[in-house]
Parts: sequence; C-alpha cells; structure tokens
Amino acid sequence: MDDLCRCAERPIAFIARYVKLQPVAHFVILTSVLAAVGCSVGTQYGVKVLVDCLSRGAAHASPWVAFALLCSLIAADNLLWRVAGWIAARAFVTVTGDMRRELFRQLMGHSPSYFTNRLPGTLTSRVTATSNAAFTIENMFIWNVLPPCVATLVSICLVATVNLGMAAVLSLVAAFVATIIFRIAANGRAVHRDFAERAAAVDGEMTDVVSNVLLVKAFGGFALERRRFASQVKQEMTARQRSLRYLEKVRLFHAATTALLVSGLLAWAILLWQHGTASTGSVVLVCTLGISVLAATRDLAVALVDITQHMARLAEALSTLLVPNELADHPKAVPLHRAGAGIVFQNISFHYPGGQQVIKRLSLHIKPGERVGLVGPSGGGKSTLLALLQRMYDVQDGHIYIDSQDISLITQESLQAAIAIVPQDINLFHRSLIENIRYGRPEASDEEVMKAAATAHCDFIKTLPDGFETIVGNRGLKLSGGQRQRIALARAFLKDAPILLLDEATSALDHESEEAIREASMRLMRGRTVVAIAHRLTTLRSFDRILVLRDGRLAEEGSPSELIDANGRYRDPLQRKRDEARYPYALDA
Ligand SMILES: Nc1ncnc2c1ncn2[C@@H]1O[C@H](COP(=O)(O)OP(=O)(O)OP(=O)(O)O)[C@@H](O)[C@H]1O
Repeated sequence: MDDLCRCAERPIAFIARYVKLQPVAHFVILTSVLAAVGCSVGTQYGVKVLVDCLSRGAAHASPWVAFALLCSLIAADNLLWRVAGWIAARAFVTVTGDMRRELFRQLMGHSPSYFTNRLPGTLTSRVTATSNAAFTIENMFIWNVLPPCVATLVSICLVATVNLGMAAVLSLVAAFVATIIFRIAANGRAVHRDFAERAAAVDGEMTDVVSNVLLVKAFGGFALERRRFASQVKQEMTARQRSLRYLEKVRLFHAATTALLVSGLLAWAILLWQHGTASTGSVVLVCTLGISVLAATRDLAVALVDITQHMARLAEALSTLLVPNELADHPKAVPLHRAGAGIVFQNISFHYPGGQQVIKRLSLHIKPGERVGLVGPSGGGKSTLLALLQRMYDVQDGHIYIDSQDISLITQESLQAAIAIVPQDINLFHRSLIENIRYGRPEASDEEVMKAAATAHCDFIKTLPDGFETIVGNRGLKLSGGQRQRIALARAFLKDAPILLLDEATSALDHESEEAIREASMRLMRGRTVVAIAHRLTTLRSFDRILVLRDGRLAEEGSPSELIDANGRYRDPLQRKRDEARYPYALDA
C-alpha cells in the first residue's frame, strides 16, 4: 500500500498503475486508435487523388482505383474505431473497479482518528470522484486527445506533399498554439482544485445532515440546515462557474487563433494554384486538412482543458485518500500466539492527536482469565483504555502486552481475532439480523448464530415478522437500544474470543433483562479475560477486581467487597463524596 500512497501527488502515475494491469487490452486500443486516425486523415488524401484523377478527364485516368482506395480507408477507419471502443468498454471499466477496490482497502486501513477528523460523506464521495475522474481522463485521452494530436501530425506530413514551406509554418503555428493552450490550462489548476474541494465539502455536509436527520427534527433545525447547505452550495457554484469560465477563456483563444491559421493556409494554397504550382486536388487537400486540423486542435483544446479540471479533482481526492495508514502492521509483525490471554499495560501514556493527555503513566497487570471492572468519572479514560488494547491508536509511551507479546509487534488481524467487544455505541449494518450477528464469526452456521442469539436473550427476534431476516435499518435504528445491545452481545458470544471487552454492555437493558442476561454473561465470561466498563458498581459484584480510573490514572483498586458496601456503594464515604460531585451516576446501585 506504500507505493499506492506515493501516487498521492501524482494522478497520472495513479492511473498508469491500473492501466499497466491490462497491458494487452490497452495496447490493442492504442494501436487501433492510431491506425483509425491514420485512415481517417488518409481519407482526405484519397479525396485529393480522386479529384486529381477526375480533373484529368475520363480519357486520361480511371477513377476506380482511387475510389477503391477511398472506400477501403473509410471502412478501415470505422472498423478500427469500433474495435477500440469494444475493448475499451471492458478495459476502462475494469480500471475503475480495480481503483475503487484498492482505495476502499486503503480507506478501511486508516486509524479511527483519521475518520474522526473527516466527514464520512467527503471520503466516500472522493472514492467515487476518483474513479469517475480517472474514467473520464482515460476516455478523453484515448478518444479526444490522442486522435487530434496524431491527426495534426499526419495532416502536416500530407501538407508537406503539397508545399514544404506551408507544412513548416503549419507545424510552428500548431506547436505554438498547443504550448500556449497547455500553459493556460495548467495555470487554471488552482481554480479547478478549489471547485473540487468545495464539491467534496457539499457531499460531506449533506451526508452529515442526512445521517443526523432525527436530531435535526428533534431540534427543529431544518431552517438552520437549509441555510448552511444553501451557503455551501453557493460557494460550490461560484467555484464551479470560475472553473467553467476559465475553460471558456482558453477555448476562445483557441478558436480565434485557429480560424486565422486556416484562412491564411487556404489563401496561400489558392495563390499557389493561381501560379500553377498546386493542382486543384492539392487545394482541396489543404482545404480539408486545414479544416480538420482546426477541428482537431479545437477538440484537443477542449479535451486538454477538461482533463486539467478532472485532473484537479483527482489530485484533490487522492491527496485526502492516499495518506499512509497510521497503524500499519510492523514489517516484522507476527501473529499473536494464544496462551491464556494475560494483559499488561506497562507505564503507558496517551493523548489523542492534538489533544490533552488522557492516560498518564498507567501500569496494570490483568491475569489470564481474570475479570476486571473499570469504573470512574466520565472522561476518565475508560473507553480509551479499551481502544488502546485493541490498538485503535498507538500509545505515545510505554507498552501493552498480551501474553507477553507487544501488541504493536503482532498482526492486527490476529489481535482483532483475539478480542470480542460489546461497545458503548452499538452500530449495526443496514443488513439482516442474522448477518449482523454472524459478523462475529463469518463462517458460523445458522444454528450457531441462533444459539448465540438465544444465549444473549434475543427473544424479541421471534416476534419480528421476518425473524432473523429482518433488516435492522440504517445503523440498526429499527431496533430499540436494548435490542441492539443484545445483538451486540450475541455477536460477541459467537466470536468466542479469549479476551472480552464490555463497554457498559448492559446499560440499555431493563432490570429484568439485565438479570436474565447476567447469567448468560457469566457463562460467556468463564475461561476468558474480561475487562468491563460499568457505571453501576453492582453490575461488577461478581468480578475479581475493580479499578477506579480517574484523570487517566489508576486511583483505586480492590475486590468488589473491598470497594462496594452492602448497598452497592463505595465503602469509603470520602471517596464517594468526591466522585458523586464529579460523576453521580457512576455510584448508584
Ligand atoms: N476520538 C477522540 N479524539 C479526541 N479526544 C477524545 C476522543 N475520544 C475521547 N476523547 C477524549 O478523551 C478523554 C477520555 O475519554 P473516554 O471516552 O476514554 O472516557 P470514559 O472514561 O470512557 O468516559 P465515559 O464514562 O463518559 O464513557 C475525554 O476527555 C474525551 O474528550
């Protein structure tokens, strides 16, 4: 993936990377197009031969050889274009598919902080924008840039057969015009990039609002959101207009120059004819070639300018997407060998990018099979500690070991396989219930999924009209909070990993369900190392140890009986007072 990231600032190298995967198809397309252009320009030479033949009169020459030549060129011209088009229909589409697959893989490899700092809509729209831009660029290059370039070259060669001076002047002017257009087009990159950035921002804003539509409704935020969106769209429209007007300026310059050029050439050819140094056919040839060079360079100018716009969009998207993955596996990473799942946090310190210190020189040993409860005030770093254990982020200081293996030196795949988690915010895919539960272990049979669901007390599934096939809605919103939590528990049951992380796993359950699930949870915890965050200490009664995390430090630890009194409260009244002031719910039984 590192060599992919090297393409972040080189859009052409990025496209070439995928073109190279299909060398034969692209070679055939290229040669067919070159041959087709040759035939197309050759057609005009065929017309000259025919006209010269006809003007000599029927007695002096037969026009049928010239006619046959002309017909063959026309047929070959059309056939070759179709051959190129047929192959391109597969090759170009395959290029965009390969691109999207690789970009998706790159995107999913980023750390959580990459996603925290960017709107999901801007990321997904950039993947689409990248493949669309690359598709357009490849198409334009083959159909709109290459043919006029080749046609101009061949035309100049044919004009040389009439008059060398004329061909030389034509070459000089064509080179001059092409250089000027290319420079003006290149100078417009900033304008096009600005448009690309604003277009991506509009996509991101829209996704953000749509995914929070319930919040917008709850707070009557429609008017506010409409105003925000209108302002974003206005900025994007202004940027787009600037970008399009820039293109128009380039086209205007081109139109004026080429009209002058062709008029001059024609006048020159007519003068040569008047002096008897050019035949009627040659005047026709210069006339048709002049007009086709005019058309060709106009197409070329339009295509080049459009390509710079797409190139800018591609470059903007790539610079966002092709950031190296922050949490790549260590080059010498080995799979985690499992030996009881003991966990050691050794003197770790951590802060989020640009944030304050969240974990401060914390050391903690968790024995294999031990059940440890984490409590403490909100913002104390409990969820962060679980995230660090899963290597969602790397610690800035210290080490985390599982079974004496530093987690930064083991493969992330094996680390993820060793840990099952029931998170605080349960996200589900917009898929069926069975698929969501099976996410814990994709190879599990239907029976195993159903057994896990039963163990997690997902009795509500039976009452749903489509049972396990019920689609849970966007992020599982068709389910209640408690139902989502049971699905997440079932997923963890199914995963059957040696380490179990519970982030307030029973918080959304009513008392009755909580009791029912406690018994199942106990079974799940048996033989595993468990780290559970709880706001109610009573849920941790059966745990081996409770740790109080405050301000990123271990403030207290002990067995539940040492820390909780008969009513499920802290034994130390002074400590209780301090914590109540900071975090009242944490201490309620
Ligand atoms: N992705 C993030 N980026 C930046 N800062 C973060 C991020 N996640 C958490 N924080 C900050 O880190 C600190 C610890 O948060 P954490 O979620 O670990 O606390 P917690 O003890 O689990 O709280 P709670 O009990 O409310 O869930 C908080 O100050 C929070 O603002």
